[in-house]
Amino acid sequence: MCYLRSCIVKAGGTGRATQMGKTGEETGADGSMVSIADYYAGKNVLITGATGFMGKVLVEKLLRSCPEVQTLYLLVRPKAGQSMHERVSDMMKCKLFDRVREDNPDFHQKIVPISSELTQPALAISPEDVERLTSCVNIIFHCAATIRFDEPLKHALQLNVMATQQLLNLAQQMHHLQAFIHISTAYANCNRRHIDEIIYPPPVEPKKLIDSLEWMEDSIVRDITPRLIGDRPNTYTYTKALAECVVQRESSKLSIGIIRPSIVGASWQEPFPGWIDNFNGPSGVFIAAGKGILRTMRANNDAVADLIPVDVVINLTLAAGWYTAVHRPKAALVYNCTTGGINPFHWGEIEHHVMSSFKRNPLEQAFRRPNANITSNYLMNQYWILVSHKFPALIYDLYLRLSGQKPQMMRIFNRLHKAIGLLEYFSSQDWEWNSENMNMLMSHLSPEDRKTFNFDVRQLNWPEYIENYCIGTKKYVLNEDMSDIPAAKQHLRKLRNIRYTFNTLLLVFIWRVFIARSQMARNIWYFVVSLCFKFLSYFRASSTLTN
Ligand SMILES: CCCCC/C=C\C/C=C\CCCCCCCC(=O)SCCNC(=O)CCNC(=O)[C@H](O)C(C)(C)COP(=O)(O)OP(=O)(O)OC[C@H]1O[C@@H](n2cnc3c(N)ncnc32)[C@H](O)[C@@H]1OP(=O)(O)O
Ligand SMILES: NC(=O)C1=CN([C@@H]2O[C@H](COP(=O)(O)OP(=O)(O)OC[C@H]3O[C@@H](n4cnc5c(N)ncnc54)[C@H](OP(=O)(O)O)[C@@H]3O)[C@@H](O)[C@H]2O)C=CC1
Repeated sequence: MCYLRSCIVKAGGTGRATQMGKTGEETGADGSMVSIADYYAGKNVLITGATGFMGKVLVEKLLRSCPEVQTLYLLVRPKAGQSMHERVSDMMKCKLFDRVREDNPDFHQKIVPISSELTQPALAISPEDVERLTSCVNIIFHCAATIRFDEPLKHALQLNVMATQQLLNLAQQMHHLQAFIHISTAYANCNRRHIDEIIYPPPVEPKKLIDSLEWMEDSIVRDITPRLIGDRPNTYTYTKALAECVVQRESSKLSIGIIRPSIVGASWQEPFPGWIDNFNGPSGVFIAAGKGILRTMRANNDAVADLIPVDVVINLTLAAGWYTAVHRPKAALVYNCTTGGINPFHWGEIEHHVMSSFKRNPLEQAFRRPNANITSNYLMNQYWILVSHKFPALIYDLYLRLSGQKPQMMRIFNRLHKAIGLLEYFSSQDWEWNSENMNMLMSHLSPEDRKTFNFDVRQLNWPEYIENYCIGTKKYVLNEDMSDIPAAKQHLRKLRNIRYTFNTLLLVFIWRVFIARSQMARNIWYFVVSLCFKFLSYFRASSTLTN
């Protein structure tokens, strides 16, 4: 088998003119530090979560910018009636891989899917696959996780903590492992305002929690979850904090790097601007606003919107993998991967740019003209939910019922309210992250690597990024065609006319009701009308005189 052969030939080596330095540093033949691409040349890389948003971008970037990488082993499970092979083959057909495909049409030969269900004992990897992996893997990127905010605690614990522990156990059996890179989140410690690049004491001893939840009924776990997560907003951030602690405990045995991205958004530059494939985080909010469904949301205009483009996170991740393997730091290094402290942008500015971008590049079949506003005032938000969400939904559902269709708008709004209710915690306050390790890493890169693996967010132009992000949601999440923009604009004009007509009719109706009931209203009405006539006749007289 070609992978087995490649494992034997390349295990532990780089396949290039590199050698291990005295301190474990990999150096070129001339003694200089190897570049990132040279480091990955000939390496066998294990990736979890490769079918996810960030995993895909990681696989793509490795194949494109480190073309001599040996093999990428992807731990994948079958899902939704598709085998793991079908899933990986579908993934490689996606537009994200167009540039790699152009450079190397045979790139799929470097990808080896390994069947694995991370919530199962020993990750459900077959003994043969364990043998294969332990004999040749050089570096691990652990991206898999459940990122749902409403995940039941037991499942979040199983996947985010226990699977991480099992992967670390597997890593320790690997004969040629040089680095273990764990993807965490900048919000793992969101119960703090200032977050350093350290691992904070866990909210609870992970093993004790795992042992005690094991025998508990799901309903009991559900009842005690709020008490357990304490001042964290959800099971996701709670279990990611526990996972960091589990990872740190292995740092005497493995060389470890922990990446903490904030809110990961569409790509900034690579492989092309605006690539995004899901509704997570702000993407779903942008789409709902672009479709004219979302009109109001609780967020603080002046709070920093700590968005970070996915390609920046992946470039930093690959650079951290290189640094960890080459320098073998004694303790796990944490990289807060954020923008707020370096190039801040605020939710109020995001709102403005998202709205104007969707006006220039409207989404198809919008429900209403895009016009969303954010407010930090709870009552104001509730008022707008009633007036701009629930009332129009009621009217539209009534229209659907009358025309013999199934009402659906109220159901959509209920789901939207659940989703934004879970996100508001993150958009209503701001945090301060220390990003010294990100700067330190940048200073270690050669000028060439700084360009190829760019994670310098000082260069990020936010308005341009948000424009590409919104276009990305249209093209890659909703699969809409840019050539349909004139029709979408026409649809918005139609919606505007409907709104004007509706507002005028409503005004006339209210006024008629009012006039019929009040002498004072009638007097005001006659006064206003006579004033208008006087103004008109004055205007006509003065224009006749001038001519
Ligand atoms: C224009 C004004 C803009 C101003 C911007 C203001 C604020 C920005 C908003 C948010 C910023 C905060 C982001 C915080 C991120 C924190 C950083 C992290 O650590 S990242 C991890 C991020 N994780 C998530 O984002 C996951 C959140 N999602 C969930 O937990 C769940 O999906 C859910 C929201 C609870 C919904 O669960 P449910 O079971 O009801 O549904 P499904 O997940 O099965 O999805 C059903 C359906 O809906 C689509 N979907 C999912 N999420 C959204 C969404 N946010 N908006 C719209 N639609 C969404 C999903 O794709 C499914 O579609 P389909 O049925 O077609 O497959
Ligand atoms: N997205 C974001 O904004 C942020 C993400 N992060 C972190 O980045 C990492 C990647 O996130 P992202 O790519 O957005 O997440 P996705 O939800 O897009 O991807 C999750 C990945 O994990 C895999 N996975 C989930 N459950 C299992 C399982 N039981 N067995 C095997 N594989 C499984 C999924 O596989 P499958 O396709 O089979 O479901 C998928 O490949 C996570 O660790 C997350 O915590 C951190 C900060 C922000």
